[in-house]
Amino acid sequence: MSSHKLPISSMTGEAEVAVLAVIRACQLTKSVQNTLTVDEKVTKPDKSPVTVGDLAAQSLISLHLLDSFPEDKIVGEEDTTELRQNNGLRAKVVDLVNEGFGKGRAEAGAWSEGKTFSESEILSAIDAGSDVGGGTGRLWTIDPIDGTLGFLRKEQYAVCLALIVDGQVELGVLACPNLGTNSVDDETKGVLFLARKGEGSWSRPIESPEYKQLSLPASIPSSSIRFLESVESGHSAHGIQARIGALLGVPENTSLRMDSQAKYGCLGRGEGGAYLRIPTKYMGGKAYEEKIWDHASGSLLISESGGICTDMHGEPLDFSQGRTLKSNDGVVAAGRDMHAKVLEAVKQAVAEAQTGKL
Ligand SMILES: Nc1ncnc2c1ncn2[C@@H]1O[C@H](COP(=O)(O)OS(=O)(=O)O)[C@@H](OP(=O)(O)O)[C@H]1O
Ligand SMILES: [Mg+2]
Ligand SMILES: [Mg+2]
Ligand SMILES: [Mg+2]
Repeated sequence: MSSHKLPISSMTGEAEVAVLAVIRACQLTKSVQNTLTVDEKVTKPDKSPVTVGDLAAQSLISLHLLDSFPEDKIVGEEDTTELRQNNGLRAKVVDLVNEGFGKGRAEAGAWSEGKTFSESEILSAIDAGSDVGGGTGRLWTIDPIDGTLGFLRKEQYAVCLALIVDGQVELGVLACPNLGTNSVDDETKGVLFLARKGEGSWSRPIESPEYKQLSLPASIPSSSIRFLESVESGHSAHGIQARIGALLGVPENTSLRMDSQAKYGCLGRGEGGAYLRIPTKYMGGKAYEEKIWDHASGSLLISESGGICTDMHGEPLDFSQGRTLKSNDGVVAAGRDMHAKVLEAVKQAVAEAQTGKL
């Protein structure tokens, strides 16, 4: 495959495959989102939803990786437990994956265009993502639909793929079919973000390979901050985050709430000023370990845009611990100077919550 359109100088082969796979998965998931009803979801054992879109997109992306990098490990969010016992769901997934290979024509040398895969190849590709992860060797992590709840609401979601080598995120791709191409309010939708460790970060329209370098201001005035936070109140502690805003002098009720790693994309291109993910356990909720596929691409995007992305205590996110970020607690991301100020406010707001002052 030719790599002349990519803005990076190393790992171009990996980036080319990753971008093509993610673009095809965006086209697949978009066509599913246009027709899917809220009832067409399956509830996983952890009570979270999964759809034909998540399963087909994971298979499609994995098939690209298995062909190009057969030695690499894959950590994907989804598995085939439900698919193997649900004939209707399985048939839909097989059709969607094969249709997906007719897509992505705008990309140079689209691999396997028009090829069809058998049911067993499609299922095995999903299960290839069951690796336990860890800190040695090359590992791809896939979130085929990040923000499935947003996807079902016809709102924001992201298709995410990252390459982790010896525990360090080296390459991150993150595409948001429903996000404004240049800004949240842009009427033209569909943006792909790409980050390469040590080289920088870029965005481009999903539909055309025109890359634009990103940069995140070191700091912005408090009056202009709009926190990037989850839509779901069960995913981050909105009450504590509001207090952090008050401590920093951020105007009330201005948060940009959106599902998925689209939040990191917005921050990386200079919108919002800070991403907050304070665990709900600080407000009496259940403990939760963040998953590596929910943060790998986004955290690299922030650091390569000139910002800082750590956990809520200022510790680096540690992607070498397996399928989860088990040694971390929450996430805080912001511009280079802003980050320390946000961490201070986090400390104070969490202390207040823990002593019942909130
Ligand atoms: N309890 C809890 N706490 C924190 N995070 C959780 C929790 N449960 C789920 N998840 C993960 O959140 C992912 C999407 O979350 P976001 O916060 O980005 O979006 S939103 O909450 O849907 O608005 C979501 O990703 P997807 O499953 O890919 O949608 C989950 O991995
Ligand atoms: Mg996710
Ligand atoms: Mg997901
Ligand atoms: Mg999920």
